[in-house]
Amino acid sequence: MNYIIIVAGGKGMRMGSELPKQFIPIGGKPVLMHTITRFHTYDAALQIILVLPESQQAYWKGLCETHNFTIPHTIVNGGATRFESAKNGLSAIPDDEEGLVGIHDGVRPFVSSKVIAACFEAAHEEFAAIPVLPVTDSIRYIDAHGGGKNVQRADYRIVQTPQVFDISLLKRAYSQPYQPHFTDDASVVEALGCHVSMVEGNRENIKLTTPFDLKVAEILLQ
Ligand SMILES: Nc1ccn([C@@H]2O[C@H](COP(=O)(O)OP(=O)(O)OP(=O)(O)O)[C@@H](O)[C@H]2O)c(=O)n1
Ligand SMILES: C[C@](O)(CO)[C@H](O)COP(=O)(O)O
Repeated sequence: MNYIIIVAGGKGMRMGSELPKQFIPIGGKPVLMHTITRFHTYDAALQIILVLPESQQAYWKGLCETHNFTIPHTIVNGGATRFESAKNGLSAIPDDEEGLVGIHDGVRPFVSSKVIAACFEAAHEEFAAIPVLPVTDSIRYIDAHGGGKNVQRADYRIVQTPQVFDISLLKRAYSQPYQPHFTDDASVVEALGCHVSMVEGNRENIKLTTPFDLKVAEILLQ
């Protein structure tokens, strides 16, 4: 069986909104409903696990009733870090389960079906796959003294989600102790020494991080 874990356990400090950013309405509907719908539209058989802080779960259930949102999903408690939230989501999958599991940021509501499909297909072949984009601006390395130096942007990629893995591989990866450089799931899997394959992401698949991103989101929905 295949799963998608949607992590929405963060604090949204950079958004600075009283309403947690995953609940902010865009196009009249909470961000999280757009995100979940993308995966259900891709494959209605995909098992959806939603990671939310315990304190927000009653509010979310109320929103689902208000919006008549009926896509089936299992709710799991969030953790103090994204690593912990992802690990909690994984614990909802039986240890002997075979198949693939994706981890997706709840606040990336514009991932395309094409990218979801490409990630699952590549992970089926290579055990681990993530969507990436080329860098379009110039990039500078900043040294310890604040000095800057141009680096070759062709050497870098911007990383998105969903990041999709063989279930037993990801469970093994998440049994490692947390390290501060674990900024995504690929970094956790690479710490095992495993290769992570890359597929092309979609440019609209932005992470709603600051109030500016909400303005972009409304435009993308037009
Ligand atoms: N303890 C955490 C931290 C983050 N996330 C999730 O990871 C995704 C990417 O994180 P980000 O956008 O940085 O969210 P926040 O950590 O909430 O934002 P900030 O750093 O501004 O507080 C989000 O869907 C967020 O809810 C999570 O599930 N649990
Ligand atoms: C997982 C991620 O969205 C990939 O780009 C990103 O690493 C999340 O980082 P954040 O520190 O939670 O913003």
